[in-house]
Amino acid sequence: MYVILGGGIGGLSAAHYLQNITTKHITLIEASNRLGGWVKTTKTSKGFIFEHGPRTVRPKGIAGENTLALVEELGLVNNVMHIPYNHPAAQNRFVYVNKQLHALPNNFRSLLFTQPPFTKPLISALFQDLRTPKKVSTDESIYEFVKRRLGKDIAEYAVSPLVCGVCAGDAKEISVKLLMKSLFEAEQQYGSITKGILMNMIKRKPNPIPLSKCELYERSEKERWSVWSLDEGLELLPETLKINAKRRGANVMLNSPCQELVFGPEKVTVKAGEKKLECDHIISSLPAKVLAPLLAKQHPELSNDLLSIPTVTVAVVNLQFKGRVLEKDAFGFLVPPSEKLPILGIVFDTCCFPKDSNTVLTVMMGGKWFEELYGKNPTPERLLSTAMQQVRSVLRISGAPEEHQVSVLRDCIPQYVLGHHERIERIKAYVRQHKLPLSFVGGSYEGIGVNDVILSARTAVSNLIRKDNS
Ligand SMILES: Cc1cc2nc3c(=O)[nH]c(=O)nc-3n(C[C@H](O)[C@H](O)[C@H](O)COP(=O)(O)OP(=O)(O)OC[C@H]3O[C@@H](n4cnc5c(N)ncnc54)[C@H](O)[C@@H]3O)c2cc1C
Ligand SMILES: C=Cc1c2[nH]c(c1C)Cc1[nH]c(c(CCC(=O)O)c1C)Cc1[nH]c(c(C)c1CCC(=O)O)Cc1[nH]c(c(C)c1C=C)C2
Repeated sequence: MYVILGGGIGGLSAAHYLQNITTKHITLIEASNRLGGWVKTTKTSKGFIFEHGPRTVRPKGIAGENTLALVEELGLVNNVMHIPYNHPAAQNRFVYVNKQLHALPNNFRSLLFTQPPFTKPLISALFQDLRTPKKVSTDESIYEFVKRRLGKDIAEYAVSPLVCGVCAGDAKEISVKLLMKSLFEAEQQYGSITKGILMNMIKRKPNPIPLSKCELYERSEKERWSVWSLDEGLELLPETLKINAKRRGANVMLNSPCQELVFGPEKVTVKAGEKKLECDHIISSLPAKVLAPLLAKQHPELSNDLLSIPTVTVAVVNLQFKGRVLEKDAFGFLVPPSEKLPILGIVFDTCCFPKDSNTVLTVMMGGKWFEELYGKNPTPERLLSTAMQQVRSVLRISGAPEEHQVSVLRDCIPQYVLGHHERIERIKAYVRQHKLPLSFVGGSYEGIGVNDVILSARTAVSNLIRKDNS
């Protein structure tokens, strides 16, 4: 029997891939009263979609193709909505600096001229990169790397907000190997980012996981999708996975937080609530910090490494206004941490997917700075009023929202801080050396987006089946 810990998109995808290739019994253990984890959608009384977690997914790359293949397999093709690359929501991303919204450069022409908040034409960063000598390094913060190679402006006004818009974290602490792995490797291999990019364009890497032909992916390439979502909201994906998993015989246990794992010579004992289950292999899709104490007694060294993958809390305020109240069409805007504003950014949801000429916005707040800004337990009223103040002053929206929802997503985004890559290698080596029947899935390890998590599930399952068959 296989036990999957956690019923977010990672755990549900693991169940799906296991059920595709084995008839062994599967039990999925979930602490809360619902499946889906951070993928959570609410339909408001007026029929608007409020996404509390992810809202769009990238189609590109192996991980993007893999998710589209899953969507196709689940029969959700007709539910997919996409944004083409030339749509304003794909082209326009703003940063809020010095009390103004500035468009981030999105074409070659905009690199040639000085565009605020930048103090030089961005093309000069390219010359700085070519002039800067290579620094041999095993890791560096994303901020330091970009400042050293491309200049402070780009580190401050482009990359720091981008890090907020992806992991709600501080670019001065996040490893360059997260968002800019290929750029880091470019410097190490070829001496500069520019040379590395050119070389990689010449030498295209083969796809390490062969995927069967996916028509939806081919469509996304032909129609040049920038991102996609689902018409009922992204929660339709875990919802469909859940229905399929149950239909194919998985035992799903809700309200059952796993409390301990005991590794015996033959089997693993899983303690969850009042129950004790014995299984051959565990697939954990729990956040690393949650998994750590479950195996601390038998494996303190592994537990310590898992425990040192930090997370941050994000407050999400969804707002719906009557009519079109935005002056600009864009994906949204981000705030560089140096601006010291109490929000990370705002997504213009209805610019991506319009709905009856109304406006839906999502204000994201806190992240790395959550406690410093709001204390441990801010009230929903305080979060809403802070979000509304920013909506009024930055977006100049004066009216009150027709509907709103405030959620605090505790410990929702893992932070790949300096040394993360080495820590993950140590964790994997420990499991190999101790021959533990344990696989890791989810955002804590090798990619925080929906695509990465789904691919991590697929990879874990194919490695496990390969091992079982050998
Ligand atoms: C605000 C926000 C915005 C995001 N936006 C995007 C986006 O636009 N695009 C994108 O690609 N990605 C986005 N992401 C990332 C994406 O949501 C995550 O990658 C993904 O949902 C993580 O899934 P998971 O299954 O790994 O983890 P989780 O969703 O955390 O699932 C883990 C599950 O384990 C359960 N659990 C916890 N403890 C126990 C226990 N002891 N026993 C049993 N079960 C337990 C939890 O209840 C949960 O259901 C966003 C994330 C957040 C928070
Ligand atoms: C302001 C806070 C946040 C916004 N989104 C997130 C936070 C913390 C979370 C998030 N956004 C993305 C991912 C997935 C990353 C991946 O590996 O696929 C996560 C976890 C997607 C994303 N959002 C932005 C970018 C540039 C990306 C990367 C991929 C893409 O191009 O879509 C930018 C962005 N995020 C937010 C805003 C307001 C914003 C830009 C204006 C909200």
